[in-house]
Amino acid sequence: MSTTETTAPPGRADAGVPAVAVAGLDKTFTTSDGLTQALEGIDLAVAAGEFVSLIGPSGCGKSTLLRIIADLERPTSGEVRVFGTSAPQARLDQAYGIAFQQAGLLGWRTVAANVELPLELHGVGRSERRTRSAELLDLVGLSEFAARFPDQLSGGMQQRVAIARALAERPRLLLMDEPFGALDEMTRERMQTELARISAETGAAVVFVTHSISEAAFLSDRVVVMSPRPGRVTTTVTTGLGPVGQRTDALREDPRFFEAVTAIREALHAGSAGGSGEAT
Ligand SMILES: Nc1ncnc2c1ncn2[C@@H]1O[C@H](COP(=O)(O)OP(=O)(O)OP(=O)(O)O)[C@@H](O)[C@H]1O
Repeated sequence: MSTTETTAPPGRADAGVPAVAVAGLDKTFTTSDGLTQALEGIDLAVAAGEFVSLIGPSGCGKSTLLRIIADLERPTSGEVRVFGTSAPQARLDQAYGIAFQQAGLLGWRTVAANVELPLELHGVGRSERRTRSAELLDLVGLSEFAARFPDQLSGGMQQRVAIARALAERPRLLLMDEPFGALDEMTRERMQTELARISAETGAAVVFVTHSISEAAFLSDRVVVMSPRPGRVTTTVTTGLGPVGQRTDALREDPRFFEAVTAIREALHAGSAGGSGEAT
């Protein structure tokens, strides 16, 4: 059964150091038009191995929060820890892999060479790279396509390559910003099922930005609902749908899934009431 809380709970007590710990985070952008406060007072803890989605109205700061965790933006104030280290240190340690809406593959490199790129950049030898890319392409079901080029693959297959590349260095954390946003609904559902399996197999924690209520419900242990800008955490919905590895297509017909979808939808509407952002 899904439950809602009005504040983000701490990481599971037995899980040790959280994958992500954000405390009192604010972000204000300075532009030629003045100041834009994107995030206000964000507290968020993601346990090791936990799957957490961020959902909220357009412009509420979901991507900004993800980019701050990834050290691609600096917070204005507040603290971010990734497995107990600072965000810049976690970036140096390659503690996380990233996947965005656009797969961002290099068109002149084969699928295998794209997956191997992070390993190559970090000096991993050729035979180890080959072994690892073969393992990863097997994991994402693309072994037969290792020698193809990205433009010979469908959008869903390209995203699978991007996920394989993000996993190349065995990160314990995956940061994903609408990775399936550009895919058709059928492909998107297939990719969600694949990602549930992959995240269970790798044991990586995932922070996942999405606009889709059903996607958030299907994949997540917890869904963090944000208010219109400046983004604050208004509610956290615990989906209560069991281990992510057991989320198969049958779950989409399960009353517990509909309950989680309803809980997220209600939290989004409650959080957006009176706000200025568009409803998601
Ligand atoms: N580099 C930047 N400079 C100035 N303002 C920015 C910058 N990046 C984001 N913003 C502003 O911060 C706010 C939050 O943007 P962000 O992209 O994080 O929202 P989002 O919730 O991910 O939106 P969407 O759901 O539409 O992708 C927006 O008002 C945006 O215009």
